[in-house]
Amino acid sequence: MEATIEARGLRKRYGSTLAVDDLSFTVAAGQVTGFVGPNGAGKSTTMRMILGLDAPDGGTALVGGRPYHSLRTPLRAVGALLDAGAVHPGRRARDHLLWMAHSNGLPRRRVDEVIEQVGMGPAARRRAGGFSLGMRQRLGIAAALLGDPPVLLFDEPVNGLDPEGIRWIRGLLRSLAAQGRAVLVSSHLMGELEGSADHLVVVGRGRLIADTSVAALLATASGDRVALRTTNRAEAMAALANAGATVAAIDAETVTVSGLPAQRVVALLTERGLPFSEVVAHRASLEEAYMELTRDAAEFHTTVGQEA
Ligand SMILES: Nc1ncnc2c1ncn2[C@@H]1O[C@H](COP(=O)(O)OP(=O)(O)OP(=O)(O)O)[C@@H](O)[C@H]1O
Repeated sequence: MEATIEARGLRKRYGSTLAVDDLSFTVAAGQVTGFVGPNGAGKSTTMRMILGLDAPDGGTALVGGRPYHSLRTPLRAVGALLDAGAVHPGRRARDHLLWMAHSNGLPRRRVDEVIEQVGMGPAARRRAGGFSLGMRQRLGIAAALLGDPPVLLFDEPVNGLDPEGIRWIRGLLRSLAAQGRAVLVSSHLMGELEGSADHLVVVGRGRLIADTSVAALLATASGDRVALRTTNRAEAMAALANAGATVAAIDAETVTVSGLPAQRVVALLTERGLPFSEVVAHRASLEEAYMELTRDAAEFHTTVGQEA
């Protein structure tokens, strides 16, 4: 089976709320795709439609080219972590996994393999009711991995976890993608995806805001902005402005330059014999890039909020 998820024109309405509005995107194999948007943007609803838990009012969602309901052994096609609290509290973790494996025709040995893979250890023999959030999360992930599926969905997997748990999940996501799987992971905080996502699908109010590689988004947000330190600020600013750059003085010796790459700034200053001690290309963080991307939407929300 292909390791892909395809959403085409998905739409879902709950009463007067249009939770998902004409949403199309593809999740490719071998990548971690971050699914980002503020609370209520429609991420969970979209994931539920991909997993056949909610019927779309319009559009289609395909896993490996097929609708979820047509998959004969769903756990072998797609694994998901949606709600980590969903296991019966009286049930032992390992028994829960054994039951899942049995009902999907999976060998018992997979249960011990995934218990090992998620590092549950002896806790697997305890009842799920006494589990910490981190352990519940590991159990949910073990269940998602049980059928060794090529497609994986994780809804807010790091929510509420401690730094060690967050680091573990990031490493796991990277290794699942490195094995060629398609991995979709949602978050309402862009910063959580820094260092783990290759691609981003950004949503707001149920609609697609951006579908971009992380590298392209960072390159756009970083722009050609360069910070320059020079002891001859006035002449440096004049020379760079003449070359078409937009320049702004920050302090007596620091200038920001937009519209020229760092190499051009260095070449120009060198040609004119102007002194400089530092030329640094600005690199935006994922959080900055996200703020820039969603600024218009945020302004709109603020205006609406003030009117209300
Ligand atoms: N079962 C439901 N009944 C009514 N409204 C719903 C239902 N599920 C979701 N909604 C509404 O649909 C919108 C999208 O919700 P959804 O949970 O998909 O967003 P989300 O992006 O996953 O948010 P969060 O980050 O808070 O989980 C919200 O306005 C939510 O209140």
